[in-house]
Amino acid sequence: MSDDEADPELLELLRQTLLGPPAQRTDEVSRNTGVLRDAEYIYNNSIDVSVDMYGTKAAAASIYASMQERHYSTDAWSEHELHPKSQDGFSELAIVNFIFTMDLLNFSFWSELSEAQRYQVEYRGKRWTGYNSLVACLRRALDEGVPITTPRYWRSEDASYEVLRRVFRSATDEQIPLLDERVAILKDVAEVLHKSFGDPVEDNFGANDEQVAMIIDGKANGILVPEEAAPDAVGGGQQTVADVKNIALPPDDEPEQTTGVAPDQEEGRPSQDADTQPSIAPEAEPPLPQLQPDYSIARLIEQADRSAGKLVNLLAKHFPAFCDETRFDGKRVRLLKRAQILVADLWAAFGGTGNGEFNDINHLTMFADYRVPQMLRSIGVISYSPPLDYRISTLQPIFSGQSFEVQLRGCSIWAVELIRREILRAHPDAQQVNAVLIDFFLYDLAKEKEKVQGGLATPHHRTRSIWY
Ligand SMILES: Nc1nc2c(c(CN[C@H]3C=C[C@H](O)[C@@H]3O)cn2[C@@H]2O[C@H](COP(=O)(O)O)[C@@H](O)[C@H]2O)c(=O)[nH]1
Repeated sequence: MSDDEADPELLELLRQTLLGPPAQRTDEVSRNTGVLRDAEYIYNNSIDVSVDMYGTKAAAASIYASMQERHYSTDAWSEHELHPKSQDGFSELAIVNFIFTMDLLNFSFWSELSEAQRYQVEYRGKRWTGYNSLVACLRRALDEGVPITTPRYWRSEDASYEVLRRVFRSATDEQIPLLDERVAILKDVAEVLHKSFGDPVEDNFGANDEQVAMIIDGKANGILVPEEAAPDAVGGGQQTVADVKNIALPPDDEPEQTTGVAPDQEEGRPSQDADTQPSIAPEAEPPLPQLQPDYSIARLIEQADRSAGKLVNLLAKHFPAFCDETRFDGKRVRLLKRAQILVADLWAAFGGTGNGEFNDINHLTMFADYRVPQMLRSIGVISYSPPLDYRISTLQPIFSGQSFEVQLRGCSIWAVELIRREILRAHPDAQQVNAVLIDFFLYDLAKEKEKVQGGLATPHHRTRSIWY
């Protein structure tokens, strides 16, 4: 060993001193989600859902041919009219925070009402339904000056139930399903992001540089009151510059102005509504400081060391709202639908670079929702037992965690894996075809069929759930 090479034994001793002996490094998060293993277990033990081998082979051939014909790729993600993109003025941080917010709430949009009566969102002169209604709500809120994609905002008193209800307001009499659950999820997740991934300096709601310097140097008398002194103040226990300087915040019933923040400014986008900043008479207090960018989600992504599997496991570990697991035949099984689609959306939005760069993206599986299983059934890939077929075709509810539901979700994940394997068997050079791309393709195909023929041959299963 040459003089300038580090002594491996010394390195190991240093590592053990800093991190503890290997056995104690239990906080290491695995890169393996276990979802595909559990999907195969569910498939091998299912009696109400089966995967048809001929249907799978035929589907693989037609999906691959169609993908080739359309040059289908992750570019489709940014071609979606409402998905945030840099050309719309979104910074990379703004896109990261938007995708996290979107996939945190990306569940349960189905309705028993007609197209005209179901929950729908008015935005940019159009009516948006389903998943698109959620994206429209977030875009509309940002346009209206509500920083709905900033976790620090979710914790603040500005984000009252009334303000959030308005964010998700409907253009029809039907409101968004599970609104209370969505509000609770935002509040709970914001606390975890603040405690585990937040930064006290960022969380001072935008003091100026000299005040930030005082905070860092610990001379912040009156700028940031320690938690114990103001347990219930805005910002979860720390008073902000606004509180200390008693700058009156407009009452809650004017949600658009309460933060005095142009949402785009909070995340570095050029302000589109600078003229809506509250006008302050010269003798009055200066306007509310701009909400500091919120890097808590970016820090969470950084911890995953560019591993998709690790990021999915981090999401499930830190946030109950992402921990999509259940029991089947006495065994705990992981499906992790929204955690996986969040990582997939980051990968697609950034084209596999920056915050979307993952060295194991192919580890992700299909996202077990209610739309893609319906599509798989309609193209003959999966089929149902008579009791399950009757339940679905008569639009009866199937409950979260019920065996029918777990079989539908697990077998759909496994079916997409078999389609992926068949495509690679027939086209060994098609390395870019992974479960994510097949899933996105099947979802988009389902939406196209819905537009053209008013829906798919068989209905989707009715489970009202925060998991998908
Ligand atoms: N498996 C899977 N499930 C997906 C999506 C998407 C949208 N992904 C975008 C990203 C790339 C694609 O190109 C899409 O533009 C939403 N969903 C789920 O569907 C349900 C909503 O259905 P509907 O009510 O009909 O809109 C709900 O559970 C929602 O979570 C997907 O891609 N895969």
